[in-house]
Amino acid sequence: MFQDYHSTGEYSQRDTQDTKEPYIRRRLPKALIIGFSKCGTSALRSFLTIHPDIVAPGNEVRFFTDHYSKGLEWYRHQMPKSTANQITIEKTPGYIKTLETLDHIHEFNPKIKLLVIVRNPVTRLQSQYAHHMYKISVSRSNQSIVSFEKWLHLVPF
Ligand SMILES: Nc1ncnc2c1ncn2[C@@H]1O[C@H](COP(=O)(O)OS(=O)(=O)O)[C@@H](OP(=O)(O)O)[C@H]1O
Repeated sequence: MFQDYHSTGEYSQRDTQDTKEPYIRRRLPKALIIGFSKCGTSALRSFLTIHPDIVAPGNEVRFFTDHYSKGLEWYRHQMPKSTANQITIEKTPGYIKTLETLDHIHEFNPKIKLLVIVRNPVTRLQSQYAHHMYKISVSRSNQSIVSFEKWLHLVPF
């Protein structure tokens, strides 16, 4: 599906070989932070983008999960502008959740670098619970605040 795009677009010779002149444009990611959620993925993105040669969008693009049908040109337009020497990365922790999504990523670029960060599963879950309850408390949802123990039985994993 992506072969034509790659041969004419993102990974063109100009992109990879012409490093003398800065050529500023939006580029597809060469590395993805794919998970796990609540394990410090935002911090990892922030730490990596301190490096001047790494750029990333500030939001979760969710291309391989929610916007796959929009195509690679849409995905590229979500990326910040970069020079040929910079590496674009993207962080969407939900990418690690299903095999279908991982297949999409593999089809996009089988050599892409995947970054996975893990955490003690109990504290990770407590973080997810706190985030979920916070969202309920600030929204007009008719869901109510429940205890951690009750939430464990309600939440879909
Ligand atoms: N450096 C470092 N080390 C350990 N833990 C850290 C670090 N930076 C952020 N955090 C904690 O990671 C939690 C947020 O994770 P994510 O950014 O992956 O959340 S999200 O999935 O993008 O919503 C969130 O956890 P909780 O505070 O327990 O909710 C952050 O505090």
